[in-house]
Amino acid sequence: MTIILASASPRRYDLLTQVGCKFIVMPSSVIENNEQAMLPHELAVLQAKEKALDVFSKVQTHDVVIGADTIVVLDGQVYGKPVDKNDARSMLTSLAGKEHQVITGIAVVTANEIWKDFVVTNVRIGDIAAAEIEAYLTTGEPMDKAGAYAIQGMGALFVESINGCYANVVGLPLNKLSELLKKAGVKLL
Ligand SMILES: Cc1cn([C@H]2C[C@H](O)[C@@H](COP(=O)(O)OP(=O)(O)OP(=O)(O)O)O2)c(=O)[nH]c1=O
Repeated sequence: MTIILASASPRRYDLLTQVGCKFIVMPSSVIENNEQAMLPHELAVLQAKEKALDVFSKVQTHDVVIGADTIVVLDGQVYGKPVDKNDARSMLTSLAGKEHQVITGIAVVTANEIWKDFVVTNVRIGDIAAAEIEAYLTTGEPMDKAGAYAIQGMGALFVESINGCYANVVGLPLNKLSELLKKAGVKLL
């Protein structure tokens, strides 16, 4: 049995490595679509499941595949990764001075079953000056991050407070993942 992380995200790789998991990486070829008409948490779970199932179809049946999808939700509106700098600027401008939710859906797929769940973390972003947004955009950091910021990077300068799982914001809720892995018969400790 091999544990496979169905993700191209270096953050997810780092988080899973942090907890001593021995795994390999196989990114999925799923194209995300955050415009689908469903509740934000359902969307995150669906996309996590699609990523995990896509990779599961290419591996051995006794393997265990982990998929995840992180979205930012502000007043019911879903923000994925920005498509360009303008999109990133508009996301950061909207997030400033408000609280939003970061939702990560996760799915653990085995031959017998699909375990799936999601975690919500509340994040409050403080006021951000327009010049700070411009400076942050030039770092390039926002471009591959849901909501156009990275709490684990310079984006931390904007985060006033968080309520909930930190790893969830970075892209992989480790406590919830451990719960699902245990159900799938995988113990990390
Ligand atoms: C909010 C936030 C998101 N992110 C990242 C985590 C995810 O990599 C990314 C959200 O995009 P995802 O679509 O969830 O993942 P991905 O495209 O990077 O990788 P894959 O689909 O192959 O698994 O945003 C941070 O790194 N820090 C943050 O503070």
